[in-house]
Amino acid sequence: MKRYALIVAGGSGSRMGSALPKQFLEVGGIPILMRTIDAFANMKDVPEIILALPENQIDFWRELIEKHNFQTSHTVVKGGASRFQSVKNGLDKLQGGGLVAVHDGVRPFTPANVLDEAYKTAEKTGSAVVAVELKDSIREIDGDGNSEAKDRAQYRLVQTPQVFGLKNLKDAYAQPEQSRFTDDASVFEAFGGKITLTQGAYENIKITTPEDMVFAEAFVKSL
Ligand SMILES: Nc1ccn([C@@H]2O[C@H](COP(=O)(O)OP(=O)(O)OP(=O)(O)O)[C@@H](O)[C@H]2O)c(=O)n1
Ligand SMILES: C[C@](O)(CO)[C@H](O)COP(=O)(O)O
Repeated sequence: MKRYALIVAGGSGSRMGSALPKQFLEVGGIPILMRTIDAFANMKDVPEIILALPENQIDFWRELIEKHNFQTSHTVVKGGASRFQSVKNGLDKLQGGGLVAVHDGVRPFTPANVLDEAYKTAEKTGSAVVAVELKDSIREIDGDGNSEAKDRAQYRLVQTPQVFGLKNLKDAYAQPEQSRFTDDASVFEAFGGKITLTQGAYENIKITTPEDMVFAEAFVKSL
């Protein structure tokens, strides 16, 4: 079955607060976004890669490609005002059937076996959403400052990639955007789709705040 990887890097990185958008920050001398793209390009069954970037960053991305002699084939599309809009813009460029993995451009360390398992599961069940068990305890809070312990065994931390049948995901993304859509699974589910979870990895972090860069550098050094 035809495989696509839609990598979304259209965000502003406000929580990172760096002058350079976080997807372009280097870890071990290589921009995060190149690491993310190459995680898919290094798979045995290489997907067709589509990258959503803010329009005003596309020329800079081309300069980085030259500077780093980055050879991995991919198609660039314009990002949108929200993650939902960036995914939608990417999906609009894709036609026909197959599977599409939507992945955050700032998750550069997704292991190959996690990617492979996600595509294989989605081929069987129609969806695969990568997730990990919680390591910490959790509490539910209410608006009055009260909190209550919850059973962490009943929760998962959701990562990307999130893989779906292309036609079904395009249909799901045709619905109006809602503020509760934090990922593709929530969009798919709101459209009536059933979610299958697959095993993620603790190193599959989303680089979001400055301390994530410290982990990222240390992780790369450990390889
Ligand atoms: N308009 C947007 C917003 C987010 N994303 C992407 O969605 C992923 C997860 O988002 P997040 O980590 O929140 O990135 P930012 O939105 O850039 O960060 P922040 O929320 O701190 O501004 C990132 O790869 C980001 O580039 C996107 O493609 N288009
Ligand atoms: C898609 C995601 O990475 C799954 O964990 C997450 O929901 C993105 O959230 P953000 O608010 O855009 O950081």
